[in-house]
Amino acid sequence: MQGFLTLQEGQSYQGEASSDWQKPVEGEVVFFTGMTGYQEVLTDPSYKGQIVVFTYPLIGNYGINEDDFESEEPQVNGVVMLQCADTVSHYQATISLKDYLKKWNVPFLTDVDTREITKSIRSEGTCQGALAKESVLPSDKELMGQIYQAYNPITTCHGEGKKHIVVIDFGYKSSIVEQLVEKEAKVTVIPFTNLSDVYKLNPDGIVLSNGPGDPKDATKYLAEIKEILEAYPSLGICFGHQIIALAFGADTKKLSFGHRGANHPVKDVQSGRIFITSQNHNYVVDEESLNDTVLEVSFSNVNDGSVEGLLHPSKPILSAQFHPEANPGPEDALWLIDEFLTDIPSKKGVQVYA
Ligand SMILES: NC(=O)CC[C@H](N)C(=O)O
Repeated sequence: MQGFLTLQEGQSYQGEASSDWQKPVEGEVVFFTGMTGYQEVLTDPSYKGQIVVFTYPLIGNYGINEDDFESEEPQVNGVVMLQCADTVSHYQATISLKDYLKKWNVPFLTDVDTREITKSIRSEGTCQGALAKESVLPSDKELMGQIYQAYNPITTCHGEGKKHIVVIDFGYKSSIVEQLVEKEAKVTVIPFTNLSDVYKLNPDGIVLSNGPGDPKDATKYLAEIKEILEAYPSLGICFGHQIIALAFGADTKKLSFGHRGANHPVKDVQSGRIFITSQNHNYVVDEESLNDTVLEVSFSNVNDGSVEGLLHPSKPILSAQFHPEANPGPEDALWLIDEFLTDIPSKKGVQVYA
């Protein structure tokens, strides 16, 4: 069956549709450059509502396993690939990628030159797209408020470690919680809509999670978040990093096209050390806007100079635009989670930092 991906400016790409699509499916079209990691990408809630184009030409060859899910179900609206393997070659695979996507009714298009689509996004910028059995233009409606669909409204508890960390959930990746538990933390994940629970739990530290969409979707929570940040040692990851910037009065802006892949070089501004990171974001902190805040840039992106991390000069608040928990991608930045946990003093935050 033929199917099409059509971008907002009218560029249309014909391929093989996963089924007889009755209704067009829309989403923001983004590209991911990693050679592996499709399972983590498809289930990462930060991709909520997006159509993901994989630039690597062969996707799916190691299938889907039970260990690498970032959430319980696929979060993307659609998938575009050049070739999707029918044969699964991995001892842990329980289902093929095609069967997994079909099971969850996620439309996918194959036999498309995904690098051509990527070139178009890189020159015209990220845009909406439609997957349909004919070439149909997407509506120009940008998705908004995806965090409200991505977060878990129920509080959950994980691990039994000594340090108690509250993860504020904007659509968290499981691997953030897994890393914290592995590093001997006890983790309570709370919805970002229940911030007052932080004081009831009175943890040793806070992690602000990743999440989909525009960080300004959380504007009405910023004042309360700033109070929490000033009271507890905190680490912000991706969306959480952007939220820390906004809470302290800085601004965020949308990149022309995002960073999504497993090989993004980041520089530690103080030491000059470079490490390779896993990334997935459309938005960045506007560096100039930091001038009027207390926050300092701790990491910068080697490719485009964008802000990759922030530090508070006197409080234990740090953040990363990249993903220190990796999944998918290199684990070069895992030390940031260690640093966060090590720096947490033994006394509870409120008393120490108020
Ligand atoms: N991975 C994330 O947390 C993404 C943050 C935000 N949604 C962005 O696209 O920039």
